[in-house]
Amino acid sequence: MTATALGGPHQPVVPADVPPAVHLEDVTVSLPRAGGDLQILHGVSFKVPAGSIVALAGESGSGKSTAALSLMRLLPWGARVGGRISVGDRDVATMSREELRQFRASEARIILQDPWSSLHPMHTVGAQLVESARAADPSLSKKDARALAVETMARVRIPDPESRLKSYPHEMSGGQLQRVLIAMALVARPTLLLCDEPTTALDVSTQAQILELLLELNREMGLTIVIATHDLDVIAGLADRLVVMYAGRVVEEGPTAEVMAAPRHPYTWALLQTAPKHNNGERMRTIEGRPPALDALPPGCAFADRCEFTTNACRTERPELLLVDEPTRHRTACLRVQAENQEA
Ligand SMILES: Nc1ncnc2c1ncn2[C@@H]1O[C@H](COP(=O)(O)OP(=O)(O)OP(=O)(O)O)[C@@H](O)[C@H]1O
Repeated sequence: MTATALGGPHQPVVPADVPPAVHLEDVTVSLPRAGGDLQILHGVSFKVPAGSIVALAGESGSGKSTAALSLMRLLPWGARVGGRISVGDRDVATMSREELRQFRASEARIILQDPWSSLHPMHTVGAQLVESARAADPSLSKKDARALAVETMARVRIPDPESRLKSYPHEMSGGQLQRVLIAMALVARPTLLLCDEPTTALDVSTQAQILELLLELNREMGLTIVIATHDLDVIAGLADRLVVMYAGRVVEEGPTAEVMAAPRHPYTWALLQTAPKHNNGERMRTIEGRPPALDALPPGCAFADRCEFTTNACRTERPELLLVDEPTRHRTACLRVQAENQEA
């Protein structure tokens, strides 16, 4: 384990005012369906400071994968996207097909939950690494791409990389395959790595090793990482900033250590109660009730029905995501917290 041991105390190393590598501004996503579009994201805004790790967290269905995938325009066919999504100084919405292909091949890469289905079963790992490197940089010779593949396999700590290049995916374990996928992303020399539930399919000790590797790549190579996960224990030792989503909206956002130590939104507090490590291994509690259906969101706060602090205003007035702490840019969307802040 590194000095910032996963699960241990974690100090953000990237201040909130670093220029963003990724910026979502009032992003909406709707999917077509019979009887009218279904709106999945409602005005999602957050920044990912360059060189930081930002985690998107929330229960299943909160919209974290949709928000992450929207960064690469990897949404289901027919999806309508509003607002603005920038990666670096580029507007993702206006990229041509060719620009988007190149962007996905090199600048921004993605790691998905299930490593088995992300690799071609009939091609060797080496062939897939070489192809990934040359898709990002067509001027690279096969020999140089192979050398880069060996170097990168060693970088992600796959033992005996030369001979492992000849392996087929079914000859490797889930943890090794996830390392291969990370290597496939790295040979493209990306600036942004998106991870959608990257450890959910792995056993606990392999999970920790993959998270440690991601942390190392971020700290040593300055790779910007966005990770979507339902598991707050995964985030604790890893992410600089945490974006908590509920029913397609951001309800709280701020430095991970601060949000976890002193959550301001009742939903974040409840979500933290479900994380075993955060609660010193105590039996996991679930949040009572269910999130509202996306096609029947209430007019006020979407968490009102499950919140013990709900007032009449919460049922009629939709809380905006407002700053509760200026220096750390900690924001929350809760009327009660905002009222308390005004009184203070
Ligand atoms: N292709 C689709 N067609 C219809 N509904 C979809 C589609 N993709 C996502 N949704 C709906 O959008 C909502 C948000 O999904 P999303 O996958 O972004 O959430 P999530 O927080 O990542 O949850 P999970 O961890 O379960 O993936 C869910 O209610 C989901 O059912």
